[in-house]
Amino acid sequence: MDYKQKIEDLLTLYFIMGSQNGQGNPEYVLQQAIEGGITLFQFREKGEGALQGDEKRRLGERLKQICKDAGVPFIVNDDIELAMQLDADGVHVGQEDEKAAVTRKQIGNKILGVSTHTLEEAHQAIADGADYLGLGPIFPTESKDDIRKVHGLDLIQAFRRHDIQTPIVGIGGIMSANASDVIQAGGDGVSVISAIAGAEDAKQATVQLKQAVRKEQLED
Ligand SMILES: C=C1C=NC(C(F)(F)F)=NC1=N
Ligand SMILES: [Mg+2]
Repeated sequence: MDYKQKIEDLLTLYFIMGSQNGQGNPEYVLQQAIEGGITLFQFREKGEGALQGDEKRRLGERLKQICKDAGVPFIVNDDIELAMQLDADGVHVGQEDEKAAVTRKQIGNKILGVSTHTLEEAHQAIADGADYLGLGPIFPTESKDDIRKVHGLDLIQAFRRHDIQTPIVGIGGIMSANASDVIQAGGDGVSVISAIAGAEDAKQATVQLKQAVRKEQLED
């Protein structure tokens, strides 16, 4: 899939969800998030009670179709084989996953996102061909079970001060009230799980998040 939009534009409001996030039906929540204006979606089926095998693939197929119908690129977390089966638009990998350089070879020119927590991880990811870096957790988060030191906004600033130009998206505890801080610190966008998947009204939550990010981007 060729992109009319640049990666940093796609990162503006990056929704991440799996069957274990939020109480709603994942397909309905994704549809609401798309109507609310998300710019990128990641299927992250992980943790307690996550779907496996055929069930996971079937949910992935349904969510990908919803994204395709709306022209929102579809990213798969960790599971490269599933990403290739679904012909996803890209993958996101962490430091504990396969080496990003190996993943880059497997996926060709699909989007490659890498989670990074230090400058050397960032430089390695860029050398390995990452299209964007996921930085976090920015704020205390309820979605990630392993409590990693909260890196905060200073890490985004440090990356930019060390002249890292690669698109950066913040993750971890981001909501409407603090989303602009991420952009102000030098992030290209924000990624959220609970702020949308756990909201009473996912569409309204998305609209508010989008407004918060766009307002700050215009001020930069
Ligand atoms: C652990 C993760 C960290 N960052 C990101 C993203 F926001 F996409 F960069 N996704 C993940 N699954
Ligand atoms: Mg991972």
